[in-house]
Amino acid sequence: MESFEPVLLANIQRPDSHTLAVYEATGGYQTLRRALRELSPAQVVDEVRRSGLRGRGGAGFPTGLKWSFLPADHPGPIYLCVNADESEPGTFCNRVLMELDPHQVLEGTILSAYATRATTAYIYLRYEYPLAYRRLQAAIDEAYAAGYLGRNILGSGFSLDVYIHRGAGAYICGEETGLIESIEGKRAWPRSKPPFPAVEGLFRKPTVVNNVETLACVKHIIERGADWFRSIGVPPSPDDPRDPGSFGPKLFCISGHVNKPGCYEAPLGISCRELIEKFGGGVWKGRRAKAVVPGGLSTGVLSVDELDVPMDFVGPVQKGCLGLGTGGVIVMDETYPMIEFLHNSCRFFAHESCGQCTPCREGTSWALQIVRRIKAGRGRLVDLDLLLEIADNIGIIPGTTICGLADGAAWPIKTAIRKFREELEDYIKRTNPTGYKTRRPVPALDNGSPSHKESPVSFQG
Ligand SMILES: NC(=O)c1ccc[n+]([C@@H]2O[C@H](COP(=O)([O-])OP(=O)(O)OC[C@H]3O[C@@H](n4cnc5c(N)ncnc54)[C@H](O)[C@@H]3O)[C@@H](O)[C@H]2O)c1
Ligand SMILES: Cc1cc2nc3c(=O)[nH]c(=O)nc-3n(C[C@H](O)[C@H](O)[C@H](O)COP(=O)(O)O)c2cc1C
Ligand code: SF4
Repeated sequence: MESFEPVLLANIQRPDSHTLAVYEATGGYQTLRRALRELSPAQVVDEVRRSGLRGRGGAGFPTGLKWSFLPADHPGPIYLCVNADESEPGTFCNRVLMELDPHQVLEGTILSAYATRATTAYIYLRYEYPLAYRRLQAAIDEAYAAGYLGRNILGSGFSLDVYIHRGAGAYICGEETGLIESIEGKRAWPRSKPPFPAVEGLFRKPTVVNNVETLACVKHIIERGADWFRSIGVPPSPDDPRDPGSFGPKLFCISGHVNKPGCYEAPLGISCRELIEKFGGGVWKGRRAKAVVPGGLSTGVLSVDELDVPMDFVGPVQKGCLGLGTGGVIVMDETYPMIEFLHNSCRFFAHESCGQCTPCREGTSWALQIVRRIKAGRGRLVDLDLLLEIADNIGIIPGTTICGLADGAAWPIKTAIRKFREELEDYIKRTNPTGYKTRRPVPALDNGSPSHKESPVSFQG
């Protein structure tokens, strides 16, 4: 860690880092120039595959492998979708890249399109990022004018058009098949997989969907080589034959109760504690941490005893979390009530469920109703088991839903209850001293919604 030099954020401190002039002055687009001259698309795919790069959008799927699923003999067109929807709570690393170094993102995008034989790329951009929109569009215009985009790029015979598609303001638009539906002009309802987009995606054609940070990494892999990339991070675990390793630099966003919230770059495998102390400046007001979300809200929580976990694709899973996710670290200090965490999380996912699958639609809304009731001082101890039962039965992992939003809703519930049960039980007992022991059903709170008023729940107990 001592000798680590930022790669993805290397240029962001320079004045006007978002402009083509500054990007070119630091060697920008030289990698593209060389690759188009010296490497075939297959060689670019091979280098990315050898690097061990895993998707930075949250799931950590190996990028080169995903590209190799594209049908080799397809007549085209093949599409590249750049996932810049970035709606995971606690995550803003794509934003930093797009606002401060948009040409780095574009160079990675053009190289990836060349590798995958895509001739059109859509950047699906979170609507709430207006500065990123302006900077990216300006960068695209500059790249066209300089011959890095458009027909016959740099005389290579390769052509690519890039369009920005501004998002529709919903979390589900970032799920790759929801994103594809949204670009097609429809409601962002995720599709059942398989087929995965690599086989049948946008306009039913083979499509690669990759996160902004993944594509930025591609630029550096082609520039410095797969071996350089593999020299950063964590090699495969000898105990787990399914672990391909966690290589390369990663952007971590640190927010919540820390002294220096921000987006920082570190090698994969750095401990969560080091991130909070070294980069985040420690927990604010000299307090201790109580709970930390390691990789965006959907990954769940770590307890304060688990902060030495390595932040790679394996570490948070070994602590019961969904995964490394986006690397969005949210710190909650020792005074923060976990009922608030549960309530905020359940409210978010109930609001964002697209409603297609019954277990997700109903499960997220029941969970919210139960947590609201607990928070209002009408909780029962058995409610915690009821919440766990809901959480254990929604999602792709238990096999009951179309997409992973429900898994993301489940993990904060599971980890908060399993790791902070005593605190939550104390809360229930303190706020409902006469009713906490009952096992009898109690009415949901009236949430004021018309449908709730029309069909009151008649639990008489
Ligand atoms: N970046 C954000 O703002 C954000 C927001 C919400 C969730 N997430 C993350 O999203 C993650 C879940 O993503 P997901 O549901 O897309 O995960 P996933 O595992 O289903 O897919 C990951 C990627 O691998 C590809 N893939 C997987 N198996 C494949 C196969 N057999 N053939 C071809 N391609 C295959 C998928 O097409 C996809 O591109 C969560 O872990 C969460 O961390 C990120
Ligand atoms: C509900 C939901 C929302 C998602 N939102 C995003 C997102 O905003 N950005 C993103 O890159 N990936 C998001 N993903 C993951 C994508 O579906 C997909 O895995 C990713 O874009 C693939 O890129 P990568 O391989 O480069 O990580 C989301 C997944 C789910 C289930
Ligand atoms: S799991 Fe939830 S968000 Fe995903 S498709 Fe089903 S209802 Fe929609």
